Formats: sequence, C-alpha cells, structure tokens
Amino acid sequence: MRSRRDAARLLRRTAADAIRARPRAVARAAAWSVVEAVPTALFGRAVAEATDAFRTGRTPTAVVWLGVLTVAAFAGAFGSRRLYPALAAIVEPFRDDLVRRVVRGALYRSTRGRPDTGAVARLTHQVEIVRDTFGGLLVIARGFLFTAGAALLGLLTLMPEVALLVVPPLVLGLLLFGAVFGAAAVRQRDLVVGEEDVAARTTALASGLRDAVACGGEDALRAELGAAVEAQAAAGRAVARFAAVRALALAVGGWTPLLLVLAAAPWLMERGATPGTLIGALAYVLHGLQPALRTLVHGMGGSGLRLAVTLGRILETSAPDEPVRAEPDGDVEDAPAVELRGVSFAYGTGARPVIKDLDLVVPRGDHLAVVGPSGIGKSTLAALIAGLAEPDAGEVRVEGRPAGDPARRVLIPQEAYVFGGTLRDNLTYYAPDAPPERVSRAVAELGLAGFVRGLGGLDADLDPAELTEADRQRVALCRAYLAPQPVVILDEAAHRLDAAAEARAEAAFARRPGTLIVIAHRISSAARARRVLVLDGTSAHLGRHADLPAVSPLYRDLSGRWSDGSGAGPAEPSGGSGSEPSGVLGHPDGLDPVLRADLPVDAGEVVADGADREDEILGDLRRGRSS
Ligand SMILES: Nc1ncnc2c1ncn2[C@@H]1O[C@H](COP(=O)(O)OP(=O)(O)OP(=O)(O)O)[C@@H](O)[C@H]1O
Repeated sequence: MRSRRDAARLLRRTAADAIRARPRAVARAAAWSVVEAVPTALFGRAVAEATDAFRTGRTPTAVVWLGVLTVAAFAGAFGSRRLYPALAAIVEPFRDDLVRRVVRGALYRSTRGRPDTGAVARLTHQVEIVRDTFGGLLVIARGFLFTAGAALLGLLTLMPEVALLVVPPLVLGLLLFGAVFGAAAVRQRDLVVGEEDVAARTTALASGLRDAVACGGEDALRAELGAAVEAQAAAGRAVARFAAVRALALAVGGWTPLLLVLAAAPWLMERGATPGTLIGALAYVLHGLQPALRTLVHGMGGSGLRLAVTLGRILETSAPDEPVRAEPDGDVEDAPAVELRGVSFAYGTGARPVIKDLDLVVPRGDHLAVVGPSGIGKSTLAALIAGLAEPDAGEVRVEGRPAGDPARRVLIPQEAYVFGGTLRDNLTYYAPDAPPERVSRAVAELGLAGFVRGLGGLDADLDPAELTEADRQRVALCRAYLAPQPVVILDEAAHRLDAAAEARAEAAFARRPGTLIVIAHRISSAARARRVLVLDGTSAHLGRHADLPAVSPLYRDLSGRWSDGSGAGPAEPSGGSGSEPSGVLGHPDGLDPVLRADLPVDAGEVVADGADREDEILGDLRRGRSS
C-alpha cells in the first residue's frame, strides 16, 4: 500500500492530468464560464445605475439599465447551458481513466495471489462517487473563480475603494479555509478508512460467526468490532469539528466585507459614492462574492474532502504505475532456474503458513518432482514459483528475476484449460509461430497422434464442452511442451491420464530443453525425476528417489505403501513404460499415505525448514545420525 503522501501526490497528479489532457474542453469550459459570469459582473453596476436614475427621476435610463441586466441574465443562462457539455468532456474521460486503474489494480492483485474481491464494489461505488464529486468540484471551483472574479471586476469599475475593503477579508477567509483543509482531509480519510475497516470486520465476522460463537469468542469479537466502531465514530467527530472551522472561514470571508462596506459608508460617501453606488457594492458582495465563497467552502469542505479521500483510496489500491525495473541481463545469466529464499506463505493473515521458511534451488535443466500428502502445499509452491502467489516473506526468483514473468515459465494446473478454436490454436497458444512440423513432432513425442486423429486432425474445431478432462490435459500438456518458456511447472497436470500415458508425457518433457518441475501425483513421477522434494508440513527434504527413503520417513512411508500396493519395488529413474510404478500420492483415490505432522524430521540432500532447523539437521547429518 502506498504512503499517504504518495497517495496525495498521485491524487493531485491524476486530477491535474485529467484537466491538462483535455485542453480544448478546458478552453471551451472557460469561454462559456466567462459568458455565464456576465450577469454577475453587470449586476451591481446595473443596480447602482438604476437606483441613482430612479432617485434622480431619470426613469428611462433606469429602465435601460434593467433591460441590460435582463439581456445579461439571458446570456448567462445560455452560457450555463453550453458550459455543462464542456465540463462533461473533462469529467467522463477522467472516470474512464479511473475505471482502467481500478480494473488494472484488481487484475494485478489477483495475479499476485490475492484475489481482489472488493474491486467490483470500488468500481461501481467509489468510482461513481469520484466521478460525481469531481464533476461537482469542477463546477464549484470554476464557479468561484469566475463569479468572484466577475464580482471583483464589477466592484473595481464601480468604485475601487470598495474593492479595497472587500478583498482583504475575502483572502483571509480563503486562507483560513485552506489552512484547515489538509487536516480535514486527513480526518475525512480516517473516517473512510474506519468505515471500510468496520465493513471488512463485519463481513469477516458474519462469515465465521457460527465458528466464533461455537468457540465462545463473542466477547473478544465484540471488543474488536467495538474498537473499530469507536475509531470510526472518533473520526466522525473530528470531521464535525472541522465543519465548525469552515463556518468561521465563511464568516470572515463572506460577512466581514459586508460589515466593512456598511461601516465605511460615510467615508465612501465623502469620496463620491452615491446611494446607488453603495447599494450596487452591497449587491456585488451579497449576490456575487458571498454566494461564491459559500459554495466553495461548503462544496470543497464536503464534496472536495470526499473526492480527495475517495480518489486517494482508489489510487492507493490501484495497480502500481511504475513499471517493474528491468534488471540487467548480466546479473541473471548464471542464476538457477528457480530459487526460493526464506519463503513463507499463508492463505490470509493469522492463518497457519502453508509454506514456511523454505529455501530451494533448482538448477537449470533440472527435473524436480515435488511430493507430499494431499493439502500439504504442493500446488501452493507451484503457484509461488509461477509468481501467481506472492510470498509473505522471502523471495522467489525464476532465472534470476522475480517470479511472475510469463515469458520465463509456464504452469499447467490440475484443471486444464481448453478454449474454443482449432486444436492447433490451442496447442500453439504459447508458440503461435511454431512451424507445423514442430507441432507434429510434439504430438508424436507426447504420444498424442491417436488422440489428434480421433479429434479430426490439428485443424479440427474443438468444442471444449465435449472433451473429457483427460483430453483437456492432453491438449494442455502439448501446449506447454511447445511453449518457448524455459521453465515448465506441471501441477498434477497428467493426473487424469493413465500411468503409461503420464510416463510417456513426462519422459518427453524431461527430454525437452529447459527445467521441469512436476507436482507428482504418482510415486512413479518421483521415481523418474532427477531429484525429489518431499513436503511433509514440518520440513522439506530434497534428494534422489533412491536415497530419500533412508532419510525421509514420510517418503519411505509413501514408497513403501506404493510397494505394498503394487507388489513391486520402486522403479529406477528411466523413460516411461507400462511397467511404471503406479501408486498414487496424496489422494484418497489412490494408495493412502498416512500423514503425520509429528513425523521425526530428518534430512535428505538439502533440508529447507528455516535456517535454524537446517543447521540443526545438517549438524545431525554430519554426526552420522540416520533414521
Ligand atoms: N485459495 C485458498 N484459500 C485458503 N486456503 C487454501 C487455498 N488454496 C489452498 N488452500 C489450503 O492450503 C493448503 C495447501 O493447499 P495446496 O493445494 O497447495 O495443497 P496440495 O499439496 O497441492 O494438495 P493436493 O495434492 O490435494 O492438490 C491446504 O490446506 C488447502 O486447503
């Protein structure tokens, strides 16, 4: 989240950009504002001239002045009518910019593993508030500028001495208002944040209310929610106090000039002011300056604060503007394919981490299998490596760069995705320029020739709804195989295929240049890999399939259960064949590995469980301890 100062800077820039980006609309709005302000500029003058004319019996002159005023009023009304489309031409594109920002921010966060479920609410609610208030503020600020300007101009032409009496208190009132505006914006922001906080807590509370009550947590929840409500109420009181200061600014800037003009009437009369001049001056103050200031103070103090705060919140939570700084290639050329340093990740604040303090280095060209019981965190690890989830602590790098660069890795998840179009379109999605012979070779390598023939060839149209899940996995596997990305992560991407088909696909991927990480569904996948990472919840063991049973009780357990189930021993790492071991890891539909969080921890080639634990285990290893 951005700092408050950053948000304020962004806010100013966004609003200023919105105005600067539409110079023609701004010029049109300014021109029609001048026309709209004509009656204000003439009002005091016409009243003064008409009063003196009536007073001295020059009725026709008085009528002419009143006629001038009427014509000016029509001109002003016409100006107002033409003004609003020009203002809309500034406001509507500004709204579109905001919507783009919010959508981009929501997508950005969703691809970082934090789906932004509030984005739609912000889009429909906050953006509309901002659009309306921004439009309202343009009307208000522009109105003040042109109305006050016109009234002052009229006063100057009527009698410059009156302007001298009026301008200082007006400026003082404006300064007073400006001085508290910043602090009021902060309090208003606290109020909005408080409202959001209460809403978020209430939503969370509602979804877990039954569990909370069952655990006897009502008092704790009441205290927590009560504190949030009290904070919101305190912010509301502070905002109300600023409303009082607003009233003071209005009194100084709007009423003092009136009093000063009245008090200085004898002095003004001595300097040539007629009764008409005085009435005209008062008309400029009462019908020009004072309403303009009141609208400004109320508008800015109400809508303005709301705009400042709501826009600030939208910008704070939108996608970062700054492009991710590119790192020089030289730094990353020798980097491993995948590197995790001290990575921890939990689904939600306060939740138990699924991955804790994990260190892992996967060299380029490696073939790594990740095994572990169901729900232990294998898919989460895959998502972290793919950059789809952002670690709470630590760092994930792919080929030396922060994870998440789609040009470097391709992830095939458990649920394969096939889109409408030809089979070829689907297969070449990541490699649209792949020559036909390369596509055919990939199909053959993965053993999909029969499947492709059955569908009517590469140029047959696919109906995703008609494909089985196994068919979808075949398509997704071939798509990943053809992809130019150097790192492929298969997250149980072949678990709908039979063991032989899966073995053939994995063997093909192992021959493919680049790095392969397989979230293993069967122990045979682990047997084929060059190295195996065993996740068991309390630690992680990295080693070769043949060595791991000696050091990882969980792996021994998994392998043993597979052996018991199939009646054969673990296979040697090799290409796939029908005789591959077929025990299933971590799924209730296969052999059922017993999960024990309290399994004694021991080490394989590398152990990743936080620096302290690693030292301890490596120390054990050095001392020759074995399980
Ligand atoms: N989006 C999510 N929100 C909250 N918890 C989640 C989410 N996704 C996964 N989890 C939880 O995180 C833990 C690890 O899940 P993960 O899918 O990474 O395990 P896994 O080892 O891949 O399991 P499987 O082999 O069954 O796919 C599980 O307890 C799971 O319930």
